[in-house]
Amino acid sequence: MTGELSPIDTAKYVAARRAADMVEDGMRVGLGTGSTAAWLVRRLGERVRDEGLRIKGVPTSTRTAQLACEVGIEVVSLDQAGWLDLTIDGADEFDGDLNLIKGGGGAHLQEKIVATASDQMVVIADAGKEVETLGAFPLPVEVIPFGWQTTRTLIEEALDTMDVLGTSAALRMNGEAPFVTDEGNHILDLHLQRIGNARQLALVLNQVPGVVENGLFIDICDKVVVGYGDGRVELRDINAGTIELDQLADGAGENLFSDLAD
Ligand SMILES: O=C[C@H](O)[C@H](O)[C@H](O)COP(=O)(O)O
Repeated sequence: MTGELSPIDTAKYVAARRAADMVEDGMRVGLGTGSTAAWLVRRLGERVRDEGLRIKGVPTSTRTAQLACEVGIEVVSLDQAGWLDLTIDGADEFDGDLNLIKGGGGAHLQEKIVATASDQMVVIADAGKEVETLGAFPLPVEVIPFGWQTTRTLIEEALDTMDVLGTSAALRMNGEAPFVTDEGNHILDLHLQRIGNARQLALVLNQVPGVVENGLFIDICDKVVVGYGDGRVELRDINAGTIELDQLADGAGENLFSDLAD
């Protein structure tokens, strides 16, 4: 059961659980997508059930919407919520300025809209997601299906002028067919290796016709809750510019997970 989590899943779990404590009664909360965010949604469901926590959750994907409903969180659309107090989401990479690459699960379009419509965005991540320079993780770019090959050519031409090490854009597949996002689009994964100027790249990519949104989150994230395989949690705060150490539990081991349902 949960006591047998791998070190990476332990790290994701402790980060998610710590971030779930930031959610207060009455909040409107953006619910991220991915394996780390799933721990968060489950934990919030526990708090709803056990503590009577009242929140409205705005999911960033159909997967998250389904899970949130299953665990008893009241789900509303972004338009119903209007503006959010807090969004908590995972990331594929984060750097020292808390800029991110997201979209490994293909959800970065809704995630970026929801995070931008929030007073605060908190990322939850295992420590392996921290990088000095973004770009080792392939950068997802959502493109509309019409003329996607032309869009890819235009992106690769634009990359030639950018401070990146690679310029290839690969169509994400789901088995034999192109991957399709919740919005009915495709994803091009850009293998850049190193992004010298992420802010400039984000702007350039979104100017290519056919591009809907790229997975670079620049100046959107306020805090990163970093989990480690031994149960330690660190908080990176963009405003405080400090690292706070936080010990979630007495240490690693089954006691860490004793509050989780099967
Ligand atoms: O599209 C997916 C999202 O951006 C995820 O938050 C990101 O890929 C991280 O996912 P995970 O927590 O599974 O590593």
